[in-house]
Amino acid sequence: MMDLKYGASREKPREDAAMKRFRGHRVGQFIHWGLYALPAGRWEGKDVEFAAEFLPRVAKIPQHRWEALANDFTLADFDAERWADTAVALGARYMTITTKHHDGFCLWPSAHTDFHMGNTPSGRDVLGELVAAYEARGIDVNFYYSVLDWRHPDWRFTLENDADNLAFARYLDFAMKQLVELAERYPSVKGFWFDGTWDESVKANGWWTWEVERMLKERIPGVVVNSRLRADDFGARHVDSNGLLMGDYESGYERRLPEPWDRSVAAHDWEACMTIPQASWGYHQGPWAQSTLKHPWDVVDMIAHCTSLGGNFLLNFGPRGDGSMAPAEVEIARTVGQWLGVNGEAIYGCGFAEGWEYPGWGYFTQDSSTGQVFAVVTREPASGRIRLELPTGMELVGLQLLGSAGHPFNEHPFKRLAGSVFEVDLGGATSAGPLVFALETGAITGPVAEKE
Ligand SMILES: C[C@@H]1N[C@@H](c2nc3ccccc3[nH]2)[C@H](O)[C@@H]1O
Repeated sequence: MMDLKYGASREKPREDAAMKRFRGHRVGQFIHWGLYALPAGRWEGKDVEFAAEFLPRVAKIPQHRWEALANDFTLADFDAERWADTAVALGARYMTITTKHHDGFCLWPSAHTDFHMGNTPSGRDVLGELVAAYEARGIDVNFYYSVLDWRHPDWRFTLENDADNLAFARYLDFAMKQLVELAERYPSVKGFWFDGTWDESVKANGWWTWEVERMLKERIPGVVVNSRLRADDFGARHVDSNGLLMGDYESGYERRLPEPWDRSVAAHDWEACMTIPQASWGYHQGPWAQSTLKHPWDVVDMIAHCTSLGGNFLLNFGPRGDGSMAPAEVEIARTVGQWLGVNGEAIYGCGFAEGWEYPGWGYFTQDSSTGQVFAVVTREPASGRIRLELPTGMELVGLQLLGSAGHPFNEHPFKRLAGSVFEVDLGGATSAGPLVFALETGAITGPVAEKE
């Protein structure tokens, strides 16, 4: 093991109450909102693909024209209560909001820049309103902060000379001041989600990333920080040069989940973040985005996939320029939330089911407190029958379709194929969306007929 000054601060996952709470949430609402929601992927009458929050870069918009958008950021239809209601409808237990994205615009009245909410027509403290509304509903708030800042004069992608080093040192000082400001203004925040840390300039300053994590945890005990912030003494990111995870959970899964399903992922805490359109985080009004919205059952599959490997799933919403949520995204939230309302006991507080193999037709999840195992069937076989392979030595005693107490299905016969392998005919099981069964199991106590 190398002796690292700025490496991982622990070898094992955190087991304190704040981390257990974050781990048990399983479902979060990501929100990307800023000036980019105004053009919404369209500039000078042309749709620009792959460019909602990336529009100023892709469309090469002059800085002064981008900054002028602040004058149109009136928040005419922004209502933090309505946003929080969407999180409740989704069944989200936490929310992560972009306090400052790559363009440098701040959703709070920062004392360290002029590019913030205070210099917009309404002057409203968006972060303050959101923290109040979400916490009133018992939903934890986390802050996304982009270290990458396209606007700040001292930002550098690389450090070529002393002048660059001096400038970037000024930038890191500015960013640290903003992070102290966020921690002081909003001390109830439960986590920080860092982004924009892949450039050489940041990787050469692992000490700063270590200092940021230390400062936040000193000011907000229990606060949760993602691995994406961190670089070590040698510029290694997420995982230090000794192979240990930095930060409190792995956050490299951006618009992707662990594929193929791999039990090794369950060794540490992690989170996947996902867009509802194919690739747009900020609201994009064009057909490129709006014709690619995910189906609610795809979202349910992703939630169960993450839970089955001990990870959280952070589903992104891109509110429109006036502050209203996009109706199509709200509808998806409602449908997923209704499914969670019936089947959430297989997700919330659940994780990897030790000893259960990946079944192919969905996922096994296990309640971390009770040990109850669930089967989440997201890809029903054409035969209508699923093969249930239990850990060796166990047998299936019964199964209960969630949300259907007393339903005839629950007396449904199933058959042993061999040893700990059973087959369940799903016929007669009805549910809105993927089926979930609570499995009643026991140890095989006597000889069993081996049929296959
Ligand atoms: C969570 C996501 N991370 C940002 C991002 N910036 C990128 C720059 C290069 C490649 C991928 C990126 N993703 C996206 O804008 C979104 O905020």
